[in-house]
Amino acid sequence: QTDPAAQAAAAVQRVDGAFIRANAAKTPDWPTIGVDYAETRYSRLDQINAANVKDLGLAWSYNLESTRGVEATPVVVDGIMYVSASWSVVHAIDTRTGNRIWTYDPQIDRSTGFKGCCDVVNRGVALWKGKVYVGAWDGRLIALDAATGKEVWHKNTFEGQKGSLTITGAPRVFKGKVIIGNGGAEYGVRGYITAYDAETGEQKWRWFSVPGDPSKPFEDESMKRAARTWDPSGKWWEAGGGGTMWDSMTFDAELNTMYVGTGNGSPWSHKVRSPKGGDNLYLASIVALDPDTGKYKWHYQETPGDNWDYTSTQPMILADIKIAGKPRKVILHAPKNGFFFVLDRTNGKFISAKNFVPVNWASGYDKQGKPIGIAAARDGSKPQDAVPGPYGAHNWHPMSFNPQTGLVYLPAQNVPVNLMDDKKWEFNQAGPGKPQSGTGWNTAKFFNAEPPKSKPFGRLLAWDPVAQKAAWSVEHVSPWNGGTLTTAGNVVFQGTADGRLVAYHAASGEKLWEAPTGTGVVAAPSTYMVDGKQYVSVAVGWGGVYGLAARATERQGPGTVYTFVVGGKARMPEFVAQRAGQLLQGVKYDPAKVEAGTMLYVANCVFCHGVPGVDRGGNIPNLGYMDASYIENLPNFVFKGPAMARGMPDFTGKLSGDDVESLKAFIQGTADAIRPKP
Ligand SMILES: O=C(O)c1cc(C(=O)O)c2c(n1)C(=O)C(=O)c1cc(C(=O)O)[nH]c1-2
Ligand SMILES: [Ca+2]
Repeated sequence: QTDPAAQAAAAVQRVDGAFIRANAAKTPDWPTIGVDYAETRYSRLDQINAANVKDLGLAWSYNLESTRGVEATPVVVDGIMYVSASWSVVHAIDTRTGNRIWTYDPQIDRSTGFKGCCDVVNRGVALWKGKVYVGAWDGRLIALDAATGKEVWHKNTFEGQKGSLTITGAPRVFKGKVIIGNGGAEYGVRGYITAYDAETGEQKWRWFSVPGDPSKPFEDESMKRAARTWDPSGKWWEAGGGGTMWDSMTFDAELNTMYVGTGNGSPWSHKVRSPKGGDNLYLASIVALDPDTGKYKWHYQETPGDNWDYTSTQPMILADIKIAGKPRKVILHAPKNGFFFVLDRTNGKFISAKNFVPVNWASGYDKQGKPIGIAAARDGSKPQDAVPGPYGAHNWHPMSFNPQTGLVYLPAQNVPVNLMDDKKWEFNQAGPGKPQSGTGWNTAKFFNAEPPKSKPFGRLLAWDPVAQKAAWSVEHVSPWNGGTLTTAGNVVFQGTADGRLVAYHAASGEKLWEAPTGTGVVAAPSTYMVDGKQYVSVAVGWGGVYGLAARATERQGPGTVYTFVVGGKARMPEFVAQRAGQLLQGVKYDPAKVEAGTMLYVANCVFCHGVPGVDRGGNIPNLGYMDASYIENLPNFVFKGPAMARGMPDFTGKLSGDDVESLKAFIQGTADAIRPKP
């Protein structure tokens, strides 16, 4: 009998750079959120494989006691798991039993939820030499004792900076320094990341991603060069500029280089931010830095003159692959802008880019790696769809790379959004009690000025980065699905918005297994060995920006960690069966109308009612959970219906009777598609 707390301490004590690099060879543990410094999310374990994954069953579930979004990948060393939930709460769990070792709640003031754009989420923790690091919503970088969960030190990473800053991302530890950025580019802030000594918390360096006030000395050469790509008449330094680094960081020890993805412009609108144009460095870029000093090495800008919240903070992967017969050290990246990038990570040179979803802002990239822009996409004089929209063709949901298949497993999507210029936008709007619109687009028109015309979808793409095309893909019922994990057992795991964890064959995409999770999954799973057995764990809790926009109130996304093992026999928590039993059942419909119904639903219904069967909770009913009689009577609700008294619009003259039949088909069809199979 070992004491789990003592075991936790001993396990994490061993985690340093040598440990993380050694682990990457066989991956028995999952010591960093992306499993290795390259963040491949590829496990070399194959005890669970394409042949036996169908026999996975629940080993245990663990209640995270949260109702908001859960985005963290569990990290595990020697069978001890560390995972964060909403409001930056950290849990240490003994994976042998599923029992709690400790929890740490940084006591975030719940009234500050509005400060971030995208839900009070946290993408995970970092481990290093006996400590667990979490970036808290309120800006504290906190070092915890791995054995007890007691605070060892904390630093206020927001000190000296202005604006509505929040931390949602996971810290990374490279060479004994903990590195953390933050969010806020929807609210007029200046992006930066800071490195602290992992042992003491002493600040080591800070790198800004956009220049400050040009009348003051620039922090370094990189800022001086960047300032030349901004038009001072836009006074970007007063509006903030943006470029927040709220998620992805990787490290190549051999090249002694770290890479960080930078965020969108603040405000979003390029012509408001920089009226005479300019690329606006280093927005929407991959930037290479010296991890010892924070000194800029090179950058590649994926979206020059960002205009649509096209962050490049999406998770990147470092891979060694053969292109045209030659081994290359590359970065694989699929940012919000809809193009899949392959870059040379030794020097930042562009290798290739190809759109992985439909896009309407650029027709491609030239040989130098410059986008061939489509001018109409920058015309904001009338409402038009941004494709991809600001939710991104791919958001923070991690992708994975399997060197056996050579494929990247990428959660792709389209969330249609219609935008136009905001004529009233002013950079000096911000002030106490006056939150600034950081978009510069007319947000009143954001959702419903004109119904968006682009098609919504959620899709698992198996992308070949050499051929730059999909090898296979799987359509989901909704956008906003979970991150992926891939293994040497030839399996890809992904959770879905409609509340399942699914396993696919890595080479063919054939579905091999699924389990209901009772709430939408947005995070990525991890896998590890304990006492000779391989486990797969995923932290679930519907949320993030899509969950937030579609449903404005506290939703039922019971935060839970599920752990699966071959032959597992534990019982699912009660709410899983409850949810399945409440799904809409029995409405007769014409399957040929589902497609038309999808478009009508997105244009007219989704931003109040959510995706049927997906995001339950809130004040407005999710139509995928109604009694069948309501949906059968849909025309009576849509045309001068009783809910008009509660604020529902009247669709008379806007929708036809046939349209309502299509809506019924979509609603019941979606509920049927996601009902857990016995
Ligand atoms: O510009 C920013 O600073 C910033 C921060 C964040 C964040 O910290 O979560 C998101 C975004 N932008 C963003 O554009 C976005 O789509 C997004 C989604 C999510 C999420 O957790 O679901 N966060 C963020
Ligand atoms: Ca953003």
